[in-house]
Amino acid sequence: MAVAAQGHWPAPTASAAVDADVRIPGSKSMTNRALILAALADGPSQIGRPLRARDTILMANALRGLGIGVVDIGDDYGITPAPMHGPTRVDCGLAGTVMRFVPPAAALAEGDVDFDGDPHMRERPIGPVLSALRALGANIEDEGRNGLPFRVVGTGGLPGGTVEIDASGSSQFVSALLLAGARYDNGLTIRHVGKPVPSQPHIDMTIGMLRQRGVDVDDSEPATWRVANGPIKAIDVEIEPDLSNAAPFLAAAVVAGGRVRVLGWPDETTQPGDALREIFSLMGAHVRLDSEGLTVRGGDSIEGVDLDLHDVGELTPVVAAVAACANGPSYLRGIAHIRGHETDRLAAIATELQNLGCDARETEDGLEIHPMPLHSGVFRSYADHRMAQAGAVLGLVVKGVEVDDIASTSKTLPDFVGMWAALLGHEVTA
Ligand SMILES: O=C(O)C1=C[C@@H](OP(=O)(O)O)[C@@H](O)[C@H](O)C1
Ligand SMILES: C=C(OP(=O)(O)O)C(=O)O
Repeated sequence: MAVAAQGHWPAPTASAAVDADVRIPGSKSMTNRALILAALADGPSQIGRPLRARDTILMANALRGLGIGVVDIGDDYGITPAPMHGPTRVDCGLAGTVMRFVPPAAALAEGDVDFDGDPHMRERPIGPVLSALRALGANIEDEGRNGLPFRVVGTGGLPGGTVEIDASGSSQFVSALLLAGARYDNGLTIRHVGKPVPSQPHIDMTIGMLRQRGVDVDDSEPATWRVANGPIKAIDVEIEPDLSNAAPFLAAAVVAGGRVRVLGWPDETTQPGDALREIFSLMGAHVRLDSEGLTVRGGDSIEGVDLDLHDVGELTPVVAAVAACANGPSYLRGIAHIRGHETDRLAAIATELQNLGCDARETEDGLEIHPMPLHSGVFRSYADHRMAQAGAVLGLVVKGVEVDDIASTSKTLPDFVGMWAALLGHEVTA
């Protein structure tokens, strides 16, 4: 095996078609919503099969810092709500869900709550949430930055009311406010003004989880959401497997051939990862969902695709990696907003695919990928878990791919390397 540069991960190639059953840990998006909602609920509750990864640990720590009881019950979380208070510091890391979901809850606390995160987190958008919170009566100090670092100066409650927001940059702006809105004195009405909001399934996930807890949410009017003031019922929940994190494993069957089955795939879900069934079918794979899980078998060829990924932007890096292995060009559209993800994903994907020899270009709202014979090289992850996953997928079929920072996968999958080795029937090598 070639020796990788210091700290780089030599992505294993698939020496044969893959044949594996994979169990994927819990959904990041559902775990972090469940944690916030349990913290704001009217009694103690338990979260079963939560994701335990950097993003969710940061969320649990943020809530603990605010005075909420968050304890381990075996692998589950036990949450005991309490009146929230500062002073405390919230480390957002690189977790959009922590930076966006915690401030609207922290506005209900008494005292100062300081927010900061990884260096790149200061570049990720949060301004519309801070402006909305101010309009709803919160006091936020940020020296005019409208971004990290900032301080929420809580007084123990928030009047709430009606607010206008441009959520075209991230659906999380809407989810964040909705998650806490029932606890505001006058409830909350959000009107979105601007280009369409991305990631609709994630908004549906927020609304579904609120309704599950007895919250009255009205989303009958386009681009408007109303949450009535009232209690958030404490309920015990089980978190679904993270279907977006299933993407690289299923992609392995598409690019290397063979079959991968992700166990416990839900029949019905609000997770955007469910779109992988359609996406990989369009790319020529055979996809079957049954009571055991979702099985993807590689097809005779990998087809180029023309896809609008506006609703499922977080799938882009892995879909782009598969597209780079296709027998024709692909056009990925509707994803200008992913420039504000863990890194500027459009720039990062185009650059890293080019470095391996692919003709990949950024467009105004997406990517154009013209497959070419690929060669060895370093695939940089830019601290982005899904970029690292994309590099691993390419490494299956391109010899000598090194991912510079495979540890970035720990944002949502702490044992990615071990799971990848198991997928290939290998010993763990990093
Ligand atoms: O609410 C959530 O849990 C998420 C919403 C989406 O954000 P954007 O709307 O910013 O893409 C998604 O990409 C992110 O991974 C998770
Ligand atoms: C965009 C993502 O994450 P975040 O929750 O940090 O926004 C992602 O996981 O693809």
